[in-house]
Amino acid sequence: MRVPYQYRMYKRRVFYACGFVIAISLSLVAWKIFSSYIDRENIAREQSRTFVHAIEAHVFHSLQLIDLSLLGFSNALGLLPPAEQVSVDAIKRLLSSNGSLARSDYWVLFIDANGRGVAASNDLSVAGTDYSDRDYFRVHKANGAAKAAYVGEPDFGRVSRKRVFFLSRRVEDAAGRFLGVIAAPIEASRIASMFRHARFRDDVVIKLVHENGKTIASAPSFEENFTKDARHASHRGPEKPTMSTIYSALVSHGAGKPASASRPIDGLPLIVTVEVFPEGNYQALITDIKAGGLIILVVIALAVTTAHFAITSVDAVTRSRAAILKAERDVEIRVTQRTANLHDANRRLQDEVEERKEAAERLTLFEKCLAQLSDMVMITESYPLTSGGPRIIFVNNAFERQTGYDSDDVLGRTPRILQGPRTDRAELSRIRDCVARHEALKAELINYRKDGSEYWVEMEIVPVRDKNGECTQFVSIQRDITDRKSALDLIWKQANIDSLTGLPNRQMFTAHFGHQIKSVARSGGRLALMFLDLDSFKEINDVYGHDTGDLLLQEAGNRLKACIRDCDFVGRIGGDEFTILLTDLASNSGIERVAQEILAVMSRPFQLHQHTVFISASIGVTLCPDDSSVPGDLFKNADQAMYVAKSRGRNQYVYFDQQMQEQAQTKMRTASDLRTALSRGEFELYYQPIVNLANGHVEKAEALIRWKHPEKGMISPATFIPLAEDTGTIVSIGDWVFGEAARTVAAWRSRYRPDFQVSINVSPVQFKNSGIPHKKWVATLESLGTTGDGIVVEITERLLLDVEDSVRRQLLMLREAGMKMSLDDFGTGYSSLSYLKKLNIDFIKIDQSFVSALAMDSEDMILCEAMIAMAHKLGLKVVAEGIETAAQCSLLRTIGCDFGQGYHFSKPVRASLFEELLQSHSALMA
Ligand SMILES: Nc1nc2c(ncn2[C@@H]2O[C@@H]3COP(=O)(O)O[C@H]4[C@@H](O)[C@H](n5cnc6c(=O)[nH]c(N)nc65)O[C@@H]4COP(=O)(O)O[C@H]3[C@H]2O)c(=O)[nH]1
Repeated sequence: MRVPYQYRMYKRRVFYACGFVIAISLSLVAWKIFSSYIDRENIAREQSRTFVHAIEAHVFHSLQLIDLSLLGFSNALGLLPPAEQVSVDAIKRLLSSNGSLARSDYWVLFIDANGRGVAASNDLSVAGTDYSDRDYFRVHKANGAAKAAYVGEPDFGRVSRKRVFFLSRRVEDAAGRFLGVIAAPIEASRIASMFRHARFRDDVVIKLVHENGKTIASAPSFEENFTKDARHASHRGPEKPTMSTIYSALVSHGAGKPASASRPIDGLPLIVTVEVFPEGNYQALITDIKAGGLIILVVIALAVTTAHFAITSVDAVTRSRAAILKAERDVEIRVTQRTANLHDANRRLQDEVEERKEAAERLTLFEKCLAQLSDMVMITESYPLTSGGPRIIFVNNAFERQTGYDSDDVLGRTPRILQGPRTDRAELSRIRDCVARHEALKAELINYRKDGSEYWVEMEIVPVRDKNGECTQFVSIQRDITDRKSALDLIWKQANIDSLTGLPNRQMFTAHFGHQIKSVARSGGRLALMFLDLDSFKEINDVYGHDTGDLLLQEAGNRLKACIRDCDFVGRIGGDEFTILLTDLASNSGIERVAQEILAVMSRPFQLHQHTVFISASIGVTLCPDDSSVPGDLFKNADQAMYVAKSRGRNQYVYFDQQMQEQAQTKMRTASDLRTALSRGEFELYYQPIVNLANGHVEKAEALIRWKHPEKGMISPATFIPLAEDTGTIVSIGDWVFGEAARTVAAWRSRYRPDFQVSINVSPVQFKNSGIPHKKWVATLESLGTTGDGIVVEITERLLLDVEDSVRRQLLMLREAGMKMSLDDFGTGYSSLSYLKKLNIDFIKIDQSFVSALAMDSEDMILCEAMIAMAHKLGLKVVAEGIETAAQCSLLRTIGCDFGQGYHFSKPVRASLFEELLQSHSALMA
């Protein structure tokens, strides 16, 4: 509310008047306090003036009496006859004569012209005492003209030792000559005592001061003040009281300044001072100030009350007026607002009509859109949340198309009709919770069509709220994501599942294995990892084809799954290798039971297409944490154990042990040494004679490599050739062997037999990758000036099993270069006779396992005979290996074996030794 100008002016005037009254009151009170203080000061000053007069008169009178006495003595002494004037006795008598002393409260002494004491009026012995330094003596001696009395400075008496001051007179003879000084030592204490008694109040100070300033007598504090300089106080004139003296009096809490008065004593160098402290002036001042303060407070209170009353009464009037004005204005505003509201309401009404029209149009449009939408739309009520959930009140065309339900089928029913056995219960429960809280949500679920088929749906459920925020319906927009799910499923499967067997692949198995190891580390359990390799799988694959091989793997996988519990895990990690993870193990017996069962099921016949196939499995087992807790190490352990199982004859399981690891490490070190062995010249070719059994001539030799390890000594090729194959060093070794053998055969051909042949072992690995360096070998032969037929290439049946076009091509190229082919270890594998023909094999070498137990009519004899007959039929020559006895040799010769090789003839020997053999030309036939 705005305050009117007049009212503001009025208020200001009231404030001024109030301030004026208070200021006047303050001035009056201050003036009154000041004048009272001055009055009291004046009274005190007057008192001091009156009093000093009285005291001065009293002191003067007392001294005047003594002076009269002194004057008498002075005159008397001057009149003494000259002889007596120097007589001590005469003077003593004069001074002590009763008539001469009017009073007895002082005594006199005579000092001669030289300042020496002559005699005293009492018993004191002053004769000879030196007074020449006393001021009064010097004054009288010097001032012959002035014969007045003189008062000397106060001091302690030379003889009496009392506080005294001297009233004295000059003594002259009749001729005016200075005879000495008559002095009366007056005890100052007597004067002080008189002052003490004369004081009418305790705060009155009376002093008798010598003109040189020294205090003679004072009351109070006589003894302290005696001879002290009193000039400052005694000569200070009375001060006129001012405000500052009042202030001083206040701040000094009453000490104040006294009213002082002083008077010189007529004719004597003495001053009397009286100081009177204004009686109770300080207390009176305080009382005045308190009274004044009270008066001022009362005045202020009255002024403020009056002003307040004056203002509030006017305020009330002003407020009433303002309220009336405001009320008038409010009425005016309300009228204006009402009018505006009416206008607004009218406009809103029009807007609403418009909006409703638009909304109706929009609704029609929405309905059309919803119906046409490719996404399924389902609208339900918002309740009840129990007994099957809210009822469906709307579904669109897409919903009908996708689910196969007509709207009549679903309206009034609950969305539960869409759920089925594979619908995720946890997800449903989450949906129910969100719906209960009236929250929007997204979910993915498997739903079921009317015909029972399932489909994946991605849905978004949104609550619809009325204008009060209450949830009235739920709109569910759903999209069929079956294809997307299937694609994701496929990707997941491709990444994690072996497509052939449906078992977890290496990646998934490894991940699961890692989790299990961690879980065991936490819970303290135990795991067993099994590595399983199907024995002879490669052969079956090659013999029966890949389709059959695949079928075998699938069936093997199924059999493995059947052997393990739900908590165990089986995977295929590649080729014919399977891994089995056994968890929750109480003891090793569980592992053994599973391993034995696996071996048993694997050795049962497999019916693959029209073939019945028999295989076995080799299993390596390692334990976690017993052997290790590092996944990589455990895989390696199981792998090593599996190889041991294989080397021990297959179809068995072997636990990993530390020794295997050491062997593996030794193997690794050997493999590493192998890489440098060639460059260090650690290899040497030994030669074993191959003898023509018909004539006993050494017509051929087999080159057999030897490795002279600098630390381990001679290492057998049976040990390091597989290693060289694994590491690939066999390629360069094989190359070196060829070069050495070619040089040797070239030399021996030229020296001993032009048809001499040297067989070299060629590993299947040499045929892999870039293959045999055919051109290089041919070039070597050419450089040696020899033909290819001096070299017989020994291949194993293993190579034939692996036979691929590239291998066949390489073999043909070697043949084209003139080299001969020999099939080693014949009879031990799956050699197919058709290959012998196709690859133009020249020799077969009957494996020594047939020869070692050779006896007349034995099975081996029959087999050997059959092999020889078959080879001869195919136009091939036969070499029998491992002939150790003459009997074996004889039997083989009997059945038509062409060539023989074995310790019976000679062990493999150095080239130099072999040469000696050739030189001797001796027949080696027994
Ligand atoms: N018990 C017995 N053994 C006899 C008798 N006569 C010969 N032997 C041995 O039988 C093996 C014959 O060679 P292999 O079957 O080709 O078997 C060879 C061959 O497969 C491989 N090998 C040797 N040298 C080479 C080579 O230069 N390259 C390749 N790739 N492999 C080689 O190493 C294998 C073993 O060679 P070695 O230890 O030299 O063993 C030789 C030889 O010393 C006998 O009467 N009784």
